[in-house]
Amino acid sequence: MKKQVIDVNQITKQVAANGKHAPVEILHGISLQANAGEFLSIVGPSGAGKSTLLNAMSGLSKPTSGEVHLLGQDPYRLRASQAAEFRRKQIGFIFQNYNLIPALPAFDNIVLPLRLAHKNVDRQKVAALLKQINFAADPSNFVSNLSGGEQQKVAIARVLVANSRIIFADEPTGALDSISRQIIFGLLRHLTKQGICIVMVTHDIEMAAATDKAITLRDGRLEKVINQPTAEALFQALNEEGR
Ligand SMILES: Nc1ncnc2c1ncn2[C@@H]1O[C@H](COP(=O)(O)OP(=O)(O)OP(=O)(O)O)[C@@H](O)[C@H]1O
Repeated sequence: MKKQVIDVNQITKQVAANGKHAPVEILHGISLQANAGEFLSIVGPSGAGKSTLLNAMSGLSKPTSGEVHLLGQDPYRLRASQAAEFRRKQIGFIFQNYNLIPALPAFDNIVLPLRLAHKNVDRQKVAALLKQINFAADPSNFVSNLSGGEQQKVAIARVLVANSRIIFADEPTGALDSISRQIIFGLLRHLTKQGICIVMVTHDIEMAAATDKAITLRDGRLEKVINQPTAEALFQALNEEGR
């Protein structure tokens, strides 16, 4: 039987609008589950709430109501230090804005999770991984001197070396050329074969069509769950929503 690793139950998210009015609800009662080894994509128009959902379900931004369990733990009930350790050991993130440390070289950014977890840094393994993802820059360069696509590769490499059990990715290949995008998707796919669960927000229908399950969002509501999605089924679902 498949092991459930994500359980999101009826979550809502309200935010203060300009500090004046009553809070605005931007996620309305979303429930979803995912298993170990499953590749989930979240699609929908701009402003549908995809990043808000990803942040709420990954333990980064507490929902206003509802519950989130990751690997059986409610991340919002952990003390700050426990939550930080849980994230460091079990959860990987690829953020839309990369979330790298500009004052550190690319290499140090990549191995930071390993150093924080007091794990050995295998330089050859990191070098092989960088070669695999076509990282052409010098890893001793500060990330602030890298292009957007190179920074995105550093953020991806950081997750790939960290051995997380769940990876949350917000537009992980948005800044990449099509060859790099294919390579990185292939590497993420390979991780799911090893039992890692990946949840990816994307505008790329072709890539979403290569995941195991796609969730369509619109106006903060979950519209459809499409198992083994095809590009046609996704285009149709997104167009139907627009009517
Ligand atoms: N802190 C906030 N305060 C006010 N409004 C917010 C806040 N965070 C998000 N929103 C609004 O909630 C809606 C959903 O935003 P979100 O970034 O989750 O959408 P998205 O589907 O990820 O969009 P995109 O595809 O453009 O990245 C948007 O209308 C956004 O303006």
